[in-house]
Amino acid sequence: MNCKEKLLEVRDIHKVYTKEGVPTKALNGITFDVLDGEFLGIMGASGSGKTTLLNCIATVIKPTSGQVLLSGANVSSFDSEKLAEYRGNKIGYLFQDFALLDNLTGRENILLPLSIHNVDISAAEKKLNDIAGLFGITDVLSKFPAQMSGGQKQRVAAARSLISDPDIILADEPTGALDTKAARLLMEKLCEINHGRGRTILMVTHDPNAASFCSRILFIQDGVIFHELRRKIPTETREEFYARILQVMAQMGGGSANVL
Ligand SMILES: Nc1ncnc2c1ncn2[C@@H]1O[C@H](COP(=O)(O)OP(=O)(O)OP(=O)(O)O)[C@@H](O)[C@H]1O
Repeated sequence: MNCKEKLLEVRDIHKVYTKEGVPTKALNGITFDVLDGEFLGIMGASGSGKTTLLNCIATVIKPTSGQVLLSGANVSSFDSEKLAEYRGNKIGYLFQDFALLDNLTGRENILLPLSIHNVDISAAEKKLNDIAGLFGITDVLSKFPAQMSGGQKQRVAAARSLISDPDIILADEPTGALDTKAARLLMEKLCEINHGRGRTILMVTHDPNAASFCSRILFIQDGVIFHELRRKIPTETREEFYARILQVMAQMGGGSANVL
């Protein structure tokens, strides 16, 4: 991995949800940077604010205060054209539930972001074949999601998140619906696109196995950053990093050890 400069800057983000007049503080002043080429994990117990944070970055919701900057540009100042460019081309999403369209094949699902943006599909075919090879999904490109395993669906979704060459991939619990073997395969592939291809990934997870593939992890508790862990590359093995993740989770009072 060759980390260079700040790609994403999250500056003092606060988010208060108000429902029927009752305020809930979801984020209470979160500040961090994601460096270009980094694989950053965000961990925390249920309700700690992880999805809220990712949604603020993705501009799905507006923070109550604070800023998100991509390559120095404040996303809250974007006009509708720039916002569409940001959402469509600058960030790629990977969701827990795959979010594939059932009536489209794997190939059509992957190419969908390009179709929406009127990109010449024939020029994208080469890229699609390359990404499909990397994710081991060449065989399922002509299948519909109902004909795929959970792991295959998620790797198709991962390929879709990459097809527009986004600056950063935002992954929300990408292994949450997968069994141990499929989760591991997905994480190995994400690691490969991070290490081998310099892709920047920001991943929310509560799974210490998935998190052990990251180069750095921020732990959130009650809407603030509670702790940071950095994997000592190249000396620290993933198993050793996993053990340190479990220690922090134990300090935070949550999480049971899963099988590596
Ligand atoms: N739309 C909403 N309206 C009101 N409160 C909300 C809303 N969305 C989230 N919250 C509250 O904000 C807090 C943070 O929620 P969030 O979903 O960001 O946590 P999380 O860490 O992603 O949890 P999980 O791991 O369970 O997905 C929680 O107390 C939650 O109940």
